[in-house]
This record gives sequence, structure tokens and C-alpha cells, in this order.
Amino acid sequence: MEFLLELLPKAFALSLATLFVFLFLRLVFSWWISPIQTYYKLKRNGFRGPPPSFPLGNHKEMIKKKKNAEVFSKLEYSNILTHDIHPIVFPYFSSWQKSHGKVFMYWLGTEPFLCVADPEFLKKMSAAVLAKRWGKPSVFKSDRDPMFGSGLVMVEGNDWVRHRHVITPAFSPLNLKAMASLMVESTNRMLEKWVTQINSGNQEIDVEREITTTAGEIIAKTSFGMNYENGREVYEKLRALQMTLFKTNRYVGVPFGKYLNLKKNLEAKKLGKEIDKLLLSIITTRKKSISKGKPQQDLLGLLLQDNKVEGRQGKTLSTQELVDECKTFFFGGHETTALAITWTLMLLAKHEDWQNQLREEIKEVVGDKELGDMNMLAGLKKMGWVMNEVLRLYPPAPNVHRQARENIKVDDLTIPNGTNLWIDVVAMHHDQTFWGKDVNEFRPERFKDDAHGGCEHKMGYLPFGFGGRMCIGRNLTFLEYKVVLTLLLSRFSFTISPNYCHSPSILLSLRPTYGLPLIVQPL
Ligand code: HEM
Repeated sequence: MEFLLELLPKAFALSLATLFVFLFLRLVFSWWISPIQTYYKLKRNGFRGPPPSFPLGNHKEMIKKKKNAEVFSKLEYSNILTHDIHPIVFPYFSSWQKSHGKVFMYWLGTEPFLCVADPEFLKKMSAAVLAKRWGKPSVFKSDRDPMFGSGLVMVEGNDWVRHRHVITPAFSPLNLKAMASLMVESTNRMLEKWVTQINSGNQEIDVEREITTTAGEIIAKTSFGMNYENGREVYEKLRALQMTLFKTNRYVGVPFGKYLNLKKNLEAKKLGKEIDKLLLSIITTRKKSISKGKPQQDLLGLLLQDNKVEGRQGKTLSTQELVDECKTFFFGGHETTALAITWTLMLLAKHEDWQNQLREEIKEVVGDKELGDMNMLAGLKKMGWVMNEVLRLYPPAPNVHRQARENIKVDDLTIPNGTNLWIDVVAMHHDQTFWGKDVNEFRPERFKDDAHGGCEHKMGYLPFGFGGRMCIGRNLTFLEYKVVLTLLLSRFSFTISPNYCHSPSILLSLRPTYGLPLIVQPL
């Protein structure tokens, strides 16, 4: 017995040492050996790209190129107002594309990515995979978990089919029609505020900030019925969460990268939990009001009603899934739409002729009629071309993601299972090969007789993504864009303020870094 007791500490030390060696070998394998193996596999398949160094991948070069581009664009571009934005917003992709072609590999930490800016490659790749068999990059899922949870943007497989099946009817034109009056109400409130400011002698308005706030209010009302009084807290926390997650350089894909920004990550987690709690209480209250027979016609109300339909077991959403969808609608829907309107105002302020043409069209089609009739709004044809052209030059969602969940054959190449795909929408929308010499000019008429704007490849224009996973909120955006722009152009004219600094950048979406100050004059 004594002999055994003497041996025990030695045995314990030995097992501890074995455990350390095992953990060390595992780290070496997953940080260096496994990524290097994948690197050579991709290379054998013919994919080239900038050389990575593990475990950081290409992060260092990306950060350096981004910093240089920021300095350069501030010095060279800020007053020129160029629309040739790919080298400004994705300087690393722009330079790698020149050296390695339109499909190349790069690394975020130990995660392999293929950057795709070739529409033909994309067409073949997407034809080979059903929507439900695509994955979403695991690194983004964990990084953006507090924002999207298991909402539609991130969910995969049969769960994605179930979510999409339940949510699609809520976005039907008939259901959306009821939301137009909410949009008019919020926009008019913003415009009254502008009138007060202008009357006090200040005609310069940061249109980006104003429209983002109003779009946030609209999406919160149309998604989960939040009104100004009860929802301010949810709205502010949702915005704070987005800023916390995206305002720092994040080492996505780098092992333990989270701990390099520990404070921010913990803050984001805490905000995420607080938002979940608030939304949960909204949903619980709403469930009670539905059982008392008082359903509301917002997206949450429609999903809750659908959940109660008999015989839909297995095709409903759990309460946590509803919380995640509310967050997804907010993050997926408000900034993208706000930025589409913001960039439109920048371009209309620069092109007074188009501003006048749209005003004429509004007079003819809308006149004194009430906004919200979808058929009437569909008659705003020129406004539709302008929207398409804005989404081409300044796509608010500048890229689309996928992750291969199987080996994918494209001609004689194989994209290995687990590879992440970054579809570079900005590059494709500014590719002279497909759009012609005037690619960087604002020419809405290119969409007059062609939904693809004359692009020589159908997959070269992707503002809302592609395949079965294409944006579910398109119709809501069309409605909001036309309602808000009609109200704005009917009451004001816009010119660029001398204080505007043209510096588009990416903070999840494509936005004007220093806002959009415009000189606003009542008509
Ligand atoms: C200008 C406005 C908008 C733009 C440019 C935009 C763009 C996109 C893009 C590029 C995708 C990815 C598609 C893909 O992976 O192939 C997407 C997906 C999605 N969008 Fe939008 N979006 C806009 C407005 C909205 C709105 C208003 C909502 C909802 C309120 C919304 C909700 C979603 C959701 C839930 C998905 C995920 C769909 C899925 O994976 O099945 N979006 N959007």
C-alpha cells in the first residue's frame, strides 16, 4: 500500500506530462501541419495565391495594405469622387487579383479561403451544389454569433430549409403592403426634424446617420413591432453590438484570435445576451396577445401566427429561433437598405439631371396618391434603374460567403471540403471585361431594357447574392427604397456639401467612412 502511495505522484506527473505533450502536438498539428497540408492540396488543384505564414495566414499583409490604401485614398481620392472603389475597399484582393487571377486562395489565420471574382467559375460552382448543401464559414458563424445566432443567414442543411420555408410567406407583397404606412410615418418624422434644422439656419445634414437611424426604426417596427417608447433599448443595444464587433481589427480564423480582443468579445457576448433577453420578453408578450386574438401584422406576428397553424409540426420555429430571426432581420435588413438610399442620395446630389428626372416621374406616377400600392410603386421605372445602378457601383453587401461541405468539381479543379468561399461582389460589379469601358460611370439607363444592366455574364451582377440562398428581404427593400426616396425627393433637393470626404469602406457593409453631409434645400 505504502509503495503504491509513493508511486502515485510520479504517475500523476507522468500523465500530466503526457497530456501536455499530447496538447502541444495537437496545437502543432492544427496550427501548422493541417493548414500546410490543405495549402498544398489547393495548390495541387491549380489554385494560386499570396504565400501565407501560419498561424496568422495573410492577416498581416491585409492589415498593411488596408492601412496604406486608407492613407492613399484620403490624399488622392477624397475630392475626386471616383466610383472605381475596388482598390479602395478591398486593396489586398485588388492587388492579389492582378497577380493571381480572378480566382485565388488566401488565408484568414488557419482557414483556407477561395476568393472568386469570375462569374463563369461561380456559375459552374453554384450549379454543382444545392442551396441546402452549402455551409456558411464556421469562423464567421462563431465570430458573428451574438448578431445572427442560428438565424437564416447562418443556419445550414435541413434547418435552413425549415427556416426559409417558414419565413418566406411573411415577405410576400401582400404582407409587406401593410408595412408601407409604418415607413411613411418614420420617414415623415425624420423630415420634420430636417425642416426644423434647416429653418434654424443649418442646411447641412449628415444624411447617412439620419437615414440609418430611420431605417433601423423601420426595420424594428416591421420586424418585431417595436415602437419608439418600448424599443429604444433594444435598438441601441443592437447598434452597440454591431459597433463593438466590427470597429476593431479582428484576427478572424487565427487560433485563440478571440483572446487578442478579449474585452471587446466579452462586451459583444454580454450585449448579445441582453438583447436576447429583451427580445424574449417581447415574444412572450406577443404570444399572450395572440392567444387573446390580437395578432400584429409585422414579421414576428406573421411568424407567430404561422407557428400556430395546425399540422405544421416540424415546420415551425422555436422561441430561441424566433429571437435569432428578429436579430437577423435587424442586422441583415436595416443598414443594407439605409446604405442603398444613402449612396443613391450621394449619386443624385452629384447628378442633378437624374434627381430632376426622378422628381418628374414621382409627379406622374404617384401624384397625390397614398404610398404603399405595390403596382403603383412598380410604375416608378426610372427609380428602379437608379436603384440597380447604385447597388452595382456601391453594393451595400460587398461580398457573399459559402463554405464547401463536400469536394466540389469545377471543370478539372476540385475545391476541397471545408474550403471557405468569398465571392467578391465589388470586383465583379466593377469589372470592365463584362460591363464595358464606362464601368465606373453612373449610368442608370443601362438597366432600361435589361435586368442585368447589359453585363455580359448573368452572374456578374449579384447585389442580393445567388441561388436558393438569395436575399429573402428583397421585396421589403424595394418597397422601403421607393417609399423613402419618393418622400425625400418630393420635399427636398440635394447637393454635395464641401465637407463630404469620399472614402467608402467596409464595416460589414459598404459605407461612407465619414458619413454623407449634403446640403438639403426645401423645394
Ligand atoms: C439593399 C438591401 C439589401 C441587400 C443589398 C441585401 C443583400 C443580401 C445578400 C448579398 C445576401 C446573401 C445572399 C447569398 O448568400 O447568396 C442576403 C441574405 C439575406 N438577407 Fe438581405 N439584403 C438587403 C436587405 C435585406 C432585408 C431588408 C432583409 C430582412 C429584413 C434581409 C434579410 C436577409 C436574410 C435573412 C438573408 C439570408 C438568406 C438565406 O441565407 O437564406 N436583407 N442579403
